[in-house]
Amino acid sequence: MMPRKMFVSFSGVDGAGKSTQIAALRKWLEAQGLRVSTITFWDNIATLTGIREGAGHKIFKGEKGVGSPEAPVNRRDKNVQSWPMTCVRLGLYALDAVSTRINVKKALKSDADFIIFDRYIYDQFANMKMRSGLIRTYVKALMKIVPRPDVSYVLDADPQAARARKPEYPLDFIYINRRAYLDLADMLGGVTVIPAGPIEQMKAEVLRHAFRAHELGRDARRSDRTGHAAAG
Ligand SMILES: Cc1cn([C@H]2C[C@H](O)[C@@H](COP(=O)(O)OP(=O)(O)O)O2)c(=O)[nH]c1=O
Repeated sequence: MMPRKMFVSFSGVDGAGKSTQIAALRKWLEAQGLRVSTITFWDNIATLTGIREGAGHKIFKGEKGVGSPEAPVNRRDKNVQSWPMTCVRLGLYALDAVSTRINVKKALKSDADFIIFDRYIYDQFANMKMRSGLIRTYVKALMKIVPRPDVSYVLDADPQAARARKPEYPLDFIYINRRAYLDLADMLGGVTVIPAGPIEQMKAEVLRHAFRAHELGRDARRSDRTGHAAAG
């Protein structure tokens, strides 16, 4: 059977376990003989990242880098949720949506069989107040141009545990951020929320969904072919 090209995305609050799950999925796929490519959203798809990081640092006096339990940092970027900042985001995320579309198409033309996105446009949207009607309308509009991954994973996490692993943002922001991911998943549908749990349990869930999506894709191809045969 020819492997079908698939792409999945991993989203969730910092410290939810994205890197851990991506590494595990990658290892498993490679053991099946698949060529896997990982694309980091912030480094490869988000637009104007240099300016965006600089603004978080200069305007909001935030610290840079990833915190560790021994050396927490106090970042001020996505946790700034003022209305002026939201307006800037509305513009930037529209550019990110276009960039996502272009980069997904490019990735699907590469020689990889399976593409894993480390974060996706969902992680940008989750920085906004998903309860606002205006924001919801905006997000739905942008999703019309953003390709939907075969599986869009949202790794759920207990905010306290996640913050203990990666102390970069205040705990209240992580609560709001987690809620926004779940609201987004509800609103968009077709998002796979992996409940917080032990790493091994989450790995099993991640694999199960990837496998299921692969099977569904194969069935779709099969009926596609049957359709063509009937027409020809
Ligand atoms: C999810 C999780 C992570 N970790 C560790 C692994 C990493 O060193 C660190 C952060 O996890 P990581 O996978 O890097 O999270 P993310 O990519 O979503 O920010 O915490 C645990 O010890 N237990 C867990 O349940």
